Amino acid sequence: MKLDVLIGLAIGVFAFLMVMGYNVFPVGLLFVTAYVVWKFVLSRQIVKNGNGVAIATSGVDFEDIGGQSVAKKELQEALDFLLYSDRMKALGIRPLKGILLSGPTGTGKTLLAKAAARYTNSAFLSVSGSEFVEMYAGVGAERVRGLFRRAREMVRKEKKSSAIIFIDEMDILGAKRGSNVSHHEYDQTLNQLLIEMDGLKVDQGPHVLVMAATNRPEALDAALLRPGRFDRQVKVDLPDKEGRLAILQIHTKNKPLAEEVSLEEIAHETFGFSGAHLENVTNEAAILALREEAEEINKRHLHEAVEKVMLGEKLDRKPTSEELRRIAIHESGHAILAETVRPNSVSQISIRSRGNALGYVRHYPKDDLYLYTQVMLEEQIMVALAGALAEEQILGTRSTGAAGDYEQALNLVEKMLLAGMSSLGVTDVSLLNADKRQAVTKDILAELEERTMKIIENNQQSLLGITEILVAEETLTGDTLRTYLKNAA
Ligand SMILES: Nc1ncnc2c1ncn2[C@@H]1O[C@H](COP(=O)(O)OP(=O)(O)OP(=O)(O)O)[C@@H](O)[C@H]1O
Ligand SMILES: [Zn+2]
Repeated sequence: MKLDVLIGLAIGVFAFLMVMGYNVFPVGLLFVTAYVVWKFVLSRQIVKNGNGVAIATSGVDFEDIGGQSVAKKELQEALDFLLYSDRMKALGIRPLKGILLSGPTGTGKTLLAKAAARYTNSAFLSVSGSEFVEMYAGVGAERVRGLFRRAREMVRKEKKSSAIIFIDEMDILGAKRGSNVSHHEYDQTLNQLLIEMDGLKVDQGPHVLVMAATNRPEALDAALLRPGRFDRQVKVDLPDKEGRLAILQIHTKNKPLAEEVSLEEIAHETFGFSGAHLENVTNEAAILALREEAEEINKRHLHEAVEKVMLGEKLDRKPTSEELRRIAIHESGHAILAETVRPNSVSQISIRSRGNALGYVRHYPKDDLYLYTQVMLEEQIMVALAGALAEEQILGTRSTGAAGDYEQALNLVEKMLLAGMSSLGVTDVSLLNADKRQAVTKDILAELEERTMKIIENNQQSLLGITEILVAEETLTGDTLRTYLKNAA
C-alpha cells in the first residue's frame, strides 16, 4: 500500500536525521501519535457504518412499551420459536428467520425489537436501511455479509443464545427490485440479504433473527415476504385511547405531576398521536414547568404541550386586531355549530396562531370511531362550513382563512358520495362525469350551508359574546363555553 511505503520512508528520514545529530524526536512523536489516532478513528468508522451498531439492550422490556398489546402478543408468540428452538427442531418446524414490523413512525417498532432481544437473551445489532446506500457497487452487499458475521461474533463474545439484527427503514434497502435503473446497487444488497437469510440454519452456529421495520410495507419486494424470510408480519398501529394512557403513564413515571392532572383526559385529547408524540408531550410539559420554576407539572403545562406538539411552534407574526376579531368570529362559528349538533364535543377554542393554523377549535373525538353515519358526516360538514358563514353573517364577507375548512368539507362530501349517501344512491362514483359529480356536491353543500346559516342566525348573540371573550382571553375551554351558552339561553 502507498501509505505504508510513505511511512517507511518517513521513519528512514527521521532515523537518518537523528543519527546525524539533529533532535527531531519530538516532531517524530507528534507524527506517530497523529497517525495512530487517525487510524483508530477510521477503523471505528468502518465498524460503525459497515457492520451495524451494537446496542446495549438493557432497560427495554415489553413492560416499558405502552399499549400495542396485539403487536406484543404476536411478537412474543413468534419469539417463543427462538426460545424453544430445541422443541421446534424435534418437531421439524422451520426456524424463524425474519419478522417484519410495519406501521407509522414513532409507534415503538424500535422499542419492540429491543425488547425482543432482551426477551430472548439475544445480542442486538441495529442498522438503518439507509446505511446500505452507497455509490460503489458491491459495498452494500459486503456490508450485509459483515453484518451477519458480526452478529455471530457477538453471540459468542457476549455468551448469548442468539442474535437479533434490527434493520430500520427496510423499504430503502428492500424496495421492489428493478423498479428503478439507478437502484441497481440496492438490488445487489437486497440479494445478499436474501442469500444470508436463506443460509441461516439452526444447527449451524448461533441463530440469527432478522427484524425489520418499515412504514411502507407495500413498497417491499415480494421476495422478502416469502416463507423462510420475513414470514411473520406484526402490525404496529397508532395507539388507541387505552394505549395512549399507558404510554403517558410510562413517560410520566419519573416526573412530578400535580394532583389535578388527569392523564385520562390527556389520552382522550390526543387522538392520532404516536408514542413518540406522547413522549414529546410529557417532555415539553416538563420544560414548561421548569421555565416557570414550578415544582410540579400541572394541567395547563400538559395542555400547552399537547397544543405545541400538535401544531408546531407559535407563529412569529401577530395578526392585527381586526384580523384577530375575524378569527375569533370564525372560530366561534365552528364552536357554536359543534355544540349545537353534538353537545359537549368542544374541548377548546383558541385564536392563538400556531403552525399554519390561525385559530382552531379542538373537539373531543367520539371514542376512536371506524364507521360514520350519514348524520355524523353531515354534522361534521356543517361544523366545517360554520367558520366562513359566521364571518359572512357578522362581517358581511368571507375570507381566505376558510380554505382548509372547505377542503375538509369537500372530502367529507366525497365520503358521502362513495358510501351512496347522496341523491345518486349507490353508484360507481368513478364513472360519473365531472359535471354530474360537481352538481351533486353543490346540492349537498348548498343544503347544509342553509341549515348551518339558520343555526348561526339563531345564535347570533352568543356568537358575538364568545367572540368578545376570545378576543380578550385568546383561549376558552369547552366547559367555559358551555357555561356561557347555558347562561345566555
Ligand atoms: N408504545 C410505546 N410506549 C412507550 N413509548 C413509546 C411507544 N412508542 C413510542 N414511544 C416513544 O417514542 C420513541 C420512538 O419510538 P420508536 O423509535 O420505537 O418508534 P419507531 O416506530 O421505531 O419509529 P420510526 O419508524 O420513526 O423508526 C421511543 O423512544 C419512546 O420514547
Ligand atoms: Zn375554520
